[in-house]
Amino acid sequence: MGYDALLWLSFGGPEGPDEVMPFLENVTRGRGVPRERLLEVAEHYQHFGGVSPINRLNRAAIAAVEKQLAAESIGLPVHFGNRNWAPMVEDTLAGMKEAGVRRALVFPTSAYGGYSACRQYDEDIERARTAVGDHAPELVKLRQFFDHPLFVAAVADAVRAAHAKLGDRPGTRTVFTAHSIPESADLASGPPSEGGRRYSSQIAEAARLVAAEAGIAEYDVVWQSRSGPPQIPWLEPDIVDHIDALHAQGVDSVVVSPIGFVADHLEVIWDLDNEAADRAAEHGMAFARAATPDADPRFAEMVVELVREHLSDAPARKLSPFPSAGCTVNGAPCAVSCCEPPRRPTR
Ligand SMILES: CC1=C(CCC(=O)O)c2cc3nc(cc4[nH]c(cc5[nH]c(cc1n2)c(C)c5CCC(=O)O)c(CCC(=O)O)c4C)C(CCC(=O)O)=C3C
Ligand SMILES: [Fe+2]
Repeated sequence: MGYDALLWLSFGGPEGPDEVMPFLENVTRGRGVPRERLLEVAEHYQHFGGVSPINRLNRAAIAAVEKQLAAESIGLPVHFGNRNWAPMVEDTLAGMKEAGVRRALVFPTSAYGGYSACRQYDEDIERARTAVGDHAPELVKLRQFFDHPLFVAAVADAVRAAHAKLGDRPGTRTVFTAHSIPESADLASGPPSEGGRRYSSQIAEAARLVAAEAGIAEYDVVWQSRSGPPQIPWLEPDIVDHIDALHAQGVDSVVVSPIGFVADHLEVIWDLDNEAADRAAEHGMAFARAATPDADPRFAEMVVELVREHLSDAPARKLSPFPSAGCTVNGAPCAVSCCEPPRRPTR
């Protein structure tokens, strides 16, 4: 049996000031994020009129993918659904069922493994199918793409472009960042047989591949946007602290590539373009932030190539020796106990 549609599954974000708190409550429901952190993050959104760019960017990326599908004569309609904000994936899936979709591929807007980056999208798939009930479309999630040559090429070109913006200044340090997660979540990422840390290992591997492609010998991998209470260890160092450390080492110029994200959503435009950029400016350091890959035509090409792996057994192109993961049916985990949901603090 073939496929009738492609479901673009993303995180969601508010599109007006009144949507910010309800959105944040959806994101953090039952997750033990302190109230003060929520209010602080709400303020970041209010700097942009309460509008995250994420939905607009997803719609633009979907338009590019629709064009690419048409160019390759693949007749799959694309549907858009989110975990945390309208269009909610439950509603999207109900509409897909109405439209007669029986089996769809799912593209999650995250390249990596781990609970937040992969398994939570499986939970979304499961929840949406349960909400839709009888005859819910079967959903087959596309694999993780952190080591896909088109992803790596797009990020590498963005890193090169950021260096060029600084006049290819010698001594510029390249710093890759990804969303921090609790140490415990990183240890639990991937199947237990692999010993965990799939998330941070894949980030490290993607950084290595991009640096190699961009001809960069010296680079760092750091983390951003942590939200947990301070007594719980998260992946470190934080990008802003790292800029202090680089300054202390005498580095006076830095390129930051948010390799952990596919789009310039709020954590990129606030945490990097404001907080990290401001700290670099305080130290008198030159700073450029590399673009995320979603607007690069190769990103849409990659999505369609991932689709073709299912439609026509196109070869799974990947640059790392890491096992290909994330491709499961109806929200099943990748493997037994892979990326178990974290145990949340009870309050
Ligand atoms: C690994 C990862 C990705 C990358 C994979 C992927 O892209 O899916 C990601 C993406 C995103 N995270 C986003 C927003 C938020 N994440 C939060 C909280 C958290 N993220 C976490 C991890 C990740 N997050 C974690 C471990 C938490 C703690 C709470 C919990 O365990 O769930 C919070 C709560 C407030 C705060 O504490 O910051 C917000 C508002 C947005 C949308 C931004 C916009 O609106 O433009 C996007 C794309
Ligand atoms: Fe997040």
